[in-house]
Amino acid sequence: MSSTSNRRILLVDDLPAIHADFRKILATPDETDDLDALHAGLFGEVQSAPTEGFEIDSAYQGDEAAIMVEQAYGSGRPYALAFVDMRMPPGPDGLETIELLWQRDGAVQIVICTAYTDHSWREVLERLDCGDRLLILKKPFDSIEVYQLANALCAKWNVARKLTLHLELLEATVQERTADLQTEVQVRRKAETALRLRNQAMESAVNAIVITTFGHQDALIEYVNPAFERITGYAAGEAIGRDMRFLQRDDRDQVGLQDLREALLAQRDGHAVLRNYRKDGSQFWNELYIAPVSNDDGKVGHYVGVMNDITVARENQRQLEHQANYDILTDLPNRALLQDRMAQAISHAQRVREHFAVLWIDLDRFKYVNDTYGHAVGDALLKDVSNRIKAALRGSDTVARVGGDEFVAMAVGLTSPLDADAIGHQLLAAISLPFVSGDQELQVGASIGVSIYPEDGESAEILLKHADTAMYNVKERGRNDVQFHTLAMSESVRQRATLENDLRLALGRSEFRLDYQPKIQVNTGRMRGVEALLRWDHPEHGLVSPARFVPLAEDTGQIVAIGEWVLRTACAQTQAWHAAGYPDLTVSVNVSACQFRQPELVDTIADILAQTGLEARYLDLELTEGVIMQDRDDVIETLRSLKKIGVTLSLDDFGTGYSSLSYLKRFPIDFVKIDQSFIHDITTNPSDASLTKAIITMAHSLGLKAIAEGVETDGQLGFLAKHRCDEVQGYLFSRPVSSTIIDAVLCGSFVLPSSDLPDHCHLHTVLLVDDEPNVIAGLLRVLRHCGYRILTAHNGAEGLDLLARNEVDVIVSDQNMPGMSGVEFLRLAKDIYPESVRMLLSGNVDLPIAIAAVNEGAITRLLRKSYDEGNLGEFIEQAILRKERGDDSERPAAPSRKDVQGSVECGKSSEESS
Ligand SMILES: Nc1nc2c(ncn2[C@@H]2O[C@@H]3COP(=O)(O)O[C@H]4[C@@H](O)[C@H](n5cnc6c(=O)[nH]c(N)nc65)O[C@@H]4COP(=O)(O)O[C@H]3[C@H]2O)c(=O)[nH]1
Repeated sequence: MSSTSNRRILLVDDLPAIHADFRKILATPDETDDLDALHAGLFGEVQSAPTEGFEIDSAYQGDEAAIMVEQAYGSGRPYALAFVDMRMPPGPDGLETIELLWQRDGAVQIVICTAYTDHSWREVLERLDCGDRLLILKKPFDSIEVYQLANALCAKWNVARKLTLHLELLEATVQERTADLQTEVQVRRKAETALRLRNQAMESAVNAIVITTFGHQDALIEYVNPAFERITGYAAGEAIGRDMRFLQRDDRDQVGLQDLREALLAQRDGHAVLRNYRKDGSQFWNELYIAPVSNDDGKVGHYVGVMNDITVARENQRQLEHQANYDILTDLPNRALLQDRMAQAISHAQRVREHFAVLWIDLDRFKYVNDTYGHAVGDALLKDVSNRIKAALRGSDTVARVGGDEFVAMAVGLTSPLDADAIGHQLLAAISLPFVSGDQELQVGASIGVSIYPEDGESAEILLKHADTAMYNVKERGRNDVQFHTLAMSESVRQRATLENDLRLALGRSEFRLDYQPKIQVNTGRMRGVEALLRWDHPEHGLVSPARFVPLAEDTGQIVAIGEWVLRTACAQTQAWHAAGYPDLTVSVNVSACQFRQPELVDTIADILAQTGLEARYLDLELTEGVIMQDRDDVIETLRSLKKIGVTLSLDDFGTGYSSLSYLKRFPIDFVKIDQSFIHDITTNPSDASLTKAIITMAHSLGLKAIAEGVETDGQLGFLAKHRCDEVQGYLFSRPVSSTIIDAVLCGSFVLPSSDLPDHCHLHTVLLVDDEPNVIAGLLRVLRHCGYRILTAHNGAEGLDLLARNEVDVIVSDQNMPGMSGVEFLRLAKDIYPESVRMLLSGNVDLPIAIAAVNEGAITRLLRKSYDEGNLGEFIEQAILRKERGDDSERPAAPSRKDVQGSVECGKSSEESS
């Protein structure tokens, strides 16, 4: 029997003898024979003495038994079986006892011991739902039967107990597993809920969400949410499988796209605002954020895009910006935008050197209209006025509303600042036109103050202030007028107006005449032709300069009639000279831009030539760069037509505009006239000198002839001749003179001043410059027999003049001369004639100055005044030889100061030189 087996038995009977019997019977079967003895010995003394095999307790009443069963159950050692007597007076009978026992321990098995055959209690037992917990033992007992019964019931109890324990264990395991499963289910449910939430969020998001594949070429759509469908108009089925770019059109060069491409390339987030199109073709602004989505292997497999239709937001933004910059009533720019535009106009005008005008317009009588007819009429009038101002200006101009009845107009690109006056009067005329409101006809005027950039200020603020002040002046003077901020400007405006009027009458009154300026061929010194220059003999002001009235005539268009008169007169005069026996003479006539634009120009010229009888080749038309450089097909066409009729063409004032010589190849030009502003300083300004040389060289390389105008000195002429300029024109020969004087020149009774044209001999030329005549005399003596052509000058200015007219190989200059020092003179000589050899002669060299001049290459050799006669000739000869070899670097070893008295070879370090 296992030690864990339960073999506890409770005997419940009111008779102690029965207890003894049971104890005896339940002893081990082998000892059954001794049962009686054993029973006798023990009976009544030890009620609960252990019986081997069974553990037996005794109770003599039902309630006592109930207590014992309860205790045993509570201690964890319950009874397996109880033998219960049926009648146990005075306590509960057997059935009641059974009920009591089962109330304490439902598992205890009961054997009822009874001697009665009356089975009326069976019903009670059935009520108790006994199952197999109850057995009936009929008295008198058979010992073996009782023992076996006890044994079997204990074994059954133990099996049942084991089963129960096993079941409990099983139940615990099941419970544990169930708990685990419940946790797992909960976690999974949570995840599912989160996923469902995310899906719902994507589905119900306001922003469109797109998931695409990620590839080098394509971004194929795999998912779109309902917001995508709503924004684009494409159903999911229509979008899925297509490339994301299908929302774009031909404008695939949008700025934002580049950012996205870069983001995709780098596999990072990106953002762009794109112009996209809905299914119905309408455009929308798509603010798109894209982000890479990695696969489990960490590689980017997808991209998620969040799109937002910001069309409305952008439009709102635009409207806000518009409201910040525009006046609500008139939709004109407000003061803030005006100032912005003015700042732009200032930087543009600075760059292209032009003027612009600021016109401050204040309406006269507006307050009266507003007060009398009400604000609605006042507002309508303001709108009307703003439209009229706009219409009176050019598209590039700006008009702004800066106050209740105040406007500012900015007129840009003015040829002359005075044009602002005409603009102001145009505005006055437009504003003062009647304004109809219902059956009322109203009229307002304006006071306009004008300031000009840059004359009246270089900032928007100052220009506005000055225009405002000028407007107040107009108000004080009686309104409805235009006034400039600068009084002088107002005065010029008045004068200009008068002049304009007079000019209109001048042609009819024969106040014009032509003067002619000779044009001289440099290689022959002969007058090849003349330039016709217009003169206006004003009855009051006397001779008015063409520089003053020609632009005015151009502005008013009168130049067309005047120009025709010039052409006719010049051609007739030249034809007269031809007839008088000077058949080669040519005449140049200026043609203005306005004239050139006339479609009938070519025909007019052909007619004039035909009518005057002058052969076309003797007429030369001078056109400025501004006319020619427009590079428009019609310009080139007109030039070709003119060439076709046989006239020659000159490009006037060359160098002052923006044209380049190489650009000239496109035009059928014959002559380039170098502007006199370059000629003026040609002998003293290195950049003018090199520019002039370049123009001549390039003109020749293009097969054109170069003419220099404004030649006033022999020096200028010499320079031009030396550099092979073809023709010259200027006061050196003659001012523009009347045709009578030209007659006299032609017939030889008047001789043009002879020019000192250069001697093109091949002797090497040495220029000696010293203010001391005896030093010059000494040098001449030394060089007398060397075979040089020797030029002498007493100062730097004379030296430069001679240099301009002569090809000089070697310059020997004193340092201490009045006006210009030797170093200063040689520095200029170096800049203009870098090929010359330059020697400085000084008794008392100022070393720092001389060293600086040596280092910068202005001086090639430094000579002491105590020169050795023989050596000076030798130095010059060596220098000429090196120059002819073009060998600057390989100079012969420099004679030391000791070797050659007073001579220092330059090109060495300053220490050596000194
Ligand atoms: N300082 C100086 N000036 C010299 C010298 N040699 C000539 N000039 C002046 O230089 C100007 C040369 O004419 P432009 O460049 O065509 O410039 C001309 C031309 O653009 C215009 N012009 C003259 N006559 C006519 C004409 O009949 N029609 C047109 N459209 N314009 C004309 O008026 C401008 C001025 O004419 P002018 O006052 O006659 O001024 C002339 C002439 O008198 C000189 O050695 N030194």
